[in-house]
Amino acid sequence: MAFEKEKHVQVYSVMTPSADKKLTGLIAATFTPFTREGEINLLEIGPYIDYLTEKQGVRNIFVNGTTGESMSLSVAERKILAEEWCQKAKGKMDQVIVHVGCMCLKDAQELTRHAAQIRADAIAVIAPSFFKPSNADVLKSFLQEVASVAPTLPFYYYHLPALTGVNVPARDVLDGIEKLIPSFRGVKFSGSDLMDFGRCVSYCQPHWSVLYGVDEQLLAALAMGSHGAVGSTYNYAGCHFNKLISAFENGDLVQARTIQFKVQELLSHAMKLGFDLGVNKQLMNEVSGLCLGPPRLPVMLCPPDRAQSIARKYHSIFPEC
Ligand SMILES: CC(=O)N[C@@H]([C@@H](O)[C@H](O)[C@H](O)CO)[C@@H](O)CC(=O)C(=O)O
Repeated sequence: MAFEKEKHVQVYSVMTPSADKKLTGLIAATFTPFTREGEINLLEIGPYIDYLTEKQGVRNIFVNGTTGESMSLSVAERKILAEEWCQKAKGKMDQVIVHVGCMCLKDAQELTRHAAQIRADAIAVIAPSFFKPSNADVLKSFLQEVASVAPTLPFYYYHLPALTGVNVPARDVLDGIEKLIPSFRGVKFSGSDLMDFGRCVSYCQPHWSVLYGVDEQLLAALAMGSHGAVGSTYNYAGCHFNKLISAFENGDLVQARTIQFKVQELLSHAMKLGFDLGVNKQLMNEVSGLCLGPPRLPVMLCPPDRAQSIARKYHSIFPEC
């Protein structure tokens, strides 16, 4: 058994540039910068990365995910964006994870090959959600086919049942997954079923990461053993979540809860006003001062007064940072 483990680590360490880096800590699920006319705006990516590292203390990004409106982007746009994120992140970010999930297997494979070419640190794949996999085995076959075109690129399964409508427990996806995908490195778990989450953590292999994706209840996931967190609010509240994680690690649950409750207060205020991706993006514009532009239809542009009200709430709850 020990030998098997050692052999595995050895293979792993020669596979990719970042192979020995276990993914931990905060990972910002980035918004996609658009111009006012709705075209992708590469010029904002460099300043965005500087903002995350310098102002939020965030050193990992998850690009072209849900927050990045990947499903509303063309394959060509996703490639250009992924390349720019990887290039501008060099020397500044620890890891760039490129989401390559698509409705079409061939598109997902094309994006996977491209992610390997541009030396992304890892890829993530969400379940297709128009024609849905009917069970865990079908889902795993889909993931395997995607991973097979870049067999040494670290691979994460992206679990988001509320949006995909694919209600296969993430734990069932993990069963036997490394036999199908030797580059498998973990799960980005964006669901609220903490029992399923806990079962993923307890089954987790030493070189995997189980990452939580519901920012408003991160503390519960940390208690359950989460290795890190991927989310949208780490774009503008990463500095506070970093304090939450430190407090948790130092055993200061009172402080960790205080911060988590403040985030919950902010998000419940936002939810009362109608919190969607358009609002979230505009809130990021307001808080960061970056110009990430509008979202793309069908996500609607947020009325400025709504985002400003949420930004005021943000500053009243978090007067510092
Ligand atoms: C459904 C959704 O967008 N969830 C967000 C959360 O960060 C979410 O915005 C946050 O918890 C506020 O509800 C992330 O899990 C999504 C994400 O990581 C991504 O953009 O791929």
